[in-house]
Amino acid sequence: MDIKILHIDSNHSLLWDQLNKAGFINHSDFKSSKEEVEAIIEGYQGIVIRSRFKIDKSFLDKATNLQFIARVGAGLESIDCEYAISKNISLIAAPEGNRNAVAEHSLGMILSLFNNLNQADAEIKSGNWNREINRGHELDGKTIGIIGYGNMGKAFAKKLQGFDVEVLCYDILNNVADANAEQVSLEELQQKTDVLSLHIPWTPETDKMINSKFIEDFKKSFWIINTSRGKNIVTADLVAAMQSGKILGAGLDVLEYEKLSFETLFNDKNTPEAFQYLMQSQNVILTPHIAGWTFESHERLAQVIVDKIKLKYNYL
Ligand SMILES: O=C(O)[C@H](O)COP(=O)(O)O
Repeated sequence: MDIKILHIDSNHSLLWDQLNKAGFINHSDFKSSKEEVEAIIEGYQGIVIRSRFKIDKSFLDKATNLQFIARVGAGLESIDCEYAISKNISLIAAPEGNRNAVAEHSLGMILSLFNNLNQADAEIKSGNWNREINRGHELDGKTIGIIGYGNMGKAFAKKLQGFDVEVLCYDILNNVADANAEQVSLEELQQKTDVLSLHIPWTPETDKMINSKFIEDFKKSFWIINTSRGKNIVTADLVAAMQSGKILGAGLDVLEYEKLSFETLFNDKNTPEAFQYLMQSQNVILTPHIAGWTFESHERLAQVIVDKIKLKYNYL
């Protein structure tokens, strides 16, 4: 039987080329609305997505012949996974494709924050030679707390091995630790951590996880890196903790407000105060959800998806 696959987001060309070569029939539709795609999805056995729209119950009810959803990335929050599984639709994701990129970006954010790289660079370029206010910190001797020890957390811990740091991890699953981190309770992680890095998905359990109560439970002041999902942090609580000195700096690749348009964010009346604070703070680095978005991961994500689809159909 022919396997027809609909691609609704653009990806590295090898994905399309290799699936074609393997005999799958590929169609692309990057522009149609969710409703328009719903009207044609019955004709497909597979759909390849990034995160353009939600694959929810209404969509899945119309996808009567769907056998798999392939997510070119790690986060599955745009898919009603439980419902898809109840309909025997396989979920294929590719965290192996961008975990290295996320790990390197997380490390880059820490080193940049610790050494004031962004600020010092901007100062010099505007004619200011300031040494004392740009005195940095060293990673040596610090304790890094990783929350979420899956693909991303593990890749990040691996990158840290060349530094003289203690690496702790906390994960809701037991026995996930490898040689690169010690698995501890959340309490122990909060007792010891100097730099917290989040590598958790966004789920009802992790939503707003980093709030004022959670931050208060840390024993020392700490830095925070978030390359996971913006809504895992209550930004106003993060900002309050920065103002009180409990949080020393933040590297944020994802924002709670990410789904707002930039026009909304920069409109004086609508700009959340916490966002304004982040925008003006020297000890905050912001990037536009690019941690997993490298040239290399673009290609690797596509390859992982091709391999997994071929494996599903025993096409080795
Ligand atoms: O979940 C991921 O893999 C990354 O956050 C990238 O997500 P995106 O495909 O929605 O950009």
